Amino acid sequence: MNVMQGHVLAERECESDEAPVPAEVQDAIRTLLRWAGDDPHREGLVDTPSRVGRAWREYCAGYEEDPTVHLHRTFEEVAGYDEVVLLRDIPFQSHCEHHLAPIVGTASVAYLPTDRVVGISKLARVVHGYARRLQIQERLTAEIASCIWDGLNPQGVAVVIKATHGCMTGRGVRTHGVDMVTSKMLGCFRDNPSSRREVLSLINND
Ligand SMILES: Nc1nc2c(ncn2[C@@H]2O[C@H](COP(=O)(O)OP(=O)(O)OP(=O)(O)O)[C@@H](O)[C@H]2O)c(=O)[nH]1
Ligand SMILES: [Zn+2]
Repeated sequence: MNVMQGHVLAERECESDEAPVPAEVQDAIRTLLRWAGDDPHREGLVDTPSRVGRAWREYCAGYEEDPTVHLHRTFEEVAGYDEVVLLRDIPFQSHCEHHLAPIVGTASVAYLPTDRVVGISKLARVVHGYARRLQIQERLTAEIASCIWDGLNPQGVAVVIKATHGCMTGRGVRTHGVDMVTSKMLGCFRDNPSSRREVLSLINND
């Protein structure tokens, strides 16, 4: 990088609220670019190490939060409502811990309240809090379910995730159009077959 380019980069980073990407992270990305066969100093790639660093801070922002805090503010259940609350098909993006490839899909999160309900956006915040980490889909599903179980003390929790894995489409087996489907049921949705059927039918929009 020449002096001018360094100056422009420094100015941009000062204008931004984000912390600068550490030099060792940028060096690692330059090494990857070189190893992939390109020249990290050509014009189009000069800013790529800091961009990639910022992008990965965003992809992995979940490590900087505790998703359980989203469930701290609850409301007394509205009198007369004692049925399932479902947020269906929340779009999310995560990255697989094996290849760092994108996992893109939707999560449906349902619970049967005991006495408290939570603002509905908070269920999506919990999903993103765990998705923005390096994951396998099974753990992502289980972490969301146990967060809601512990945070809301509901009668039941159901989480169903459908996602495609970049490591199966862009590389390796190169198989497109396949969804991985995982579910985690707790409480009445695990123990009571009719409650389980009911919540699955709501989630699948049967
Ligand atoms: N169970 C599960 N497997 C995943 C997930 N994401 C990626 N994988 C799989 O993790 C496995 C890693 O297998 P390895 O044999 O160690 O890695 P690999 O040689 O790159 O495997 P291929 O993808 O088959 O080329 C692969 O089968 C991936 O498809 C996930 O969320 N859950
Ligand atoms: Zn993978």
